[in-house]
Amino acid sequence: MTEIIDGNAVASEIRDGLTDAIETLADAGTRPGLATVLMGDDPASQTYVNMKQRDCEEVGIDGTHVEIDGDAPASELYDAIEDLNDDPSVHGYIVQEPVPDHIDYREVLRRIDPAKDADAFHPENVGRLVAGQPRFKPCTPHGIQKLLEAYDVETEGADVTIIGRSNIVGKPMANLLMQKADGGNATVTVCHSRTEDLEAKTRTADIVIAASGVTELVDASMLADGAVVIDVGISRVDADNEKGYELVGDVDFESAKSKASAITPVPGGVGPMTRAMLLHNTVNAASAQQGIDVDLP
Ligand SMILES: NC(=O)C1=CN([C@@H]2O[C@H](COP(=O)(O)OP(=O)(O)OC[C@H]3O[C@@H](n4cnc5c(N)ncnc54)[C@H](OP(=O)(O)O)[C@@H]3O)[C@@H](O)[C@H]2O)C=CC1
Ligand SMILES: Nc1nc(=O)c2c([nH]1)NC[C@@H]1CN(c3ccc(C(=O)N[C@@H](CCC(=O)O)C(=O)O)cc3)C=[N+]21
Repeated sequence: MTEIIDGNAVASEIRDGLTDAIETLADAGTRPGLATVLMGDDPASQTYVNMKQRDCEEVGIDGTHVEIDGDAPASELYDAIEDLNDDPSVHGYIVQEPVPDHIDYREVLRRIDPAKDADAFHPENVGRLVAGQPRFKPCTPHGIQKLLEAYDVETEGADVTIIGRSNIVGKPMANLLMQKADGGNATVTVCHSRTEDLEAKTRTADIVIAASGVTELVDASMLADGAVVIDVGISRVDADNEKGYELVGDVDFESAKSKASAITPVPGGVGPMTRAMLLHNTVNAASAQQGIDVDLP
């Protein structure tokens, strides 16, 4: 039997685990605050940001949202970042990707106060992660670690193939899995668009993590029997339904399911975990900034 990994359920457990910590902070006079910054009007980003704000409400985090016109100069975004850095009621925030073409995202990240960097994308936090001393873990890879743990998938000694080397998913995922730490100790192969023989790299893997943005790139023919398959990809594909689109992952689910021992669906797999770990980082940031110890899930 192939196990369907339920990201909504594990994310809900994480949110439950956070409410205790949030209460402890509230008792000490601090309500954790998360801000989302969105520049431009990318429809998928709008959806994610709305969902993140709803999550905040559910667990008792103070959510605020900053919207900046897509045509505004970079200075407007920089000013908003400075305000958030200076605002003691905001403990964590993120600047949603993608930003408009005239904005240099790397410069944006450098301006974020590393102590409030809920995505863990600031160079200082990236460096700390690589050095094995993370302050925050990036949300998507951290969420995947939690999913593997929840389903008793052993990473120690496992051969893991990651498809994708982006700064937000592939690279930090590789780093977490190779660390000499719980949830790590794996042997990691990172593939990308120049990889010569992708199938040869996936077919020998105990765990395949697909984060390419190429719809249904991975099918059963590329998998070992009993592989664990984690589908990070989320693409909107035109569809004849109410929304006008459906979400499609990087994995051909029905095909891969025939070989996999466990597999994440899209939606309902990695996506909800990304959002849960953003709340986690926000509570962690609030706790550090206020000097109040809390137990985190
Ligand atoms: N579920 C969630 O929470 C999240 C989902 N996502 C989704 O995950 C996907 C990836 O996102 P992101 O990392 O930001 O994307 P990027 O576009 O930044 O990176 C994609 C990576 O995949 C590689 N790639 C592209 N095509 C192929 C191919 N045919 N074979 C092998 N490798 C390939 C690229 O290689 P190269 O470097 O050579 O260009 C690149 O490294 C997207 O669908 C995105 O929407 C993203 C973040 C969170
Ligand atoms: N600075 C920054 N940080 C990010 O973490 C970040 C980003 N930019 N840009 C875009 C990607 C993508 N991402 C997702 C988050 C949640 C879902 C999610 O909740 N998905 C649900 C459904 C979503 C829906 O219904 O549309 C699911 O898969 O079940 C998906 C994708 C975060 N990202």
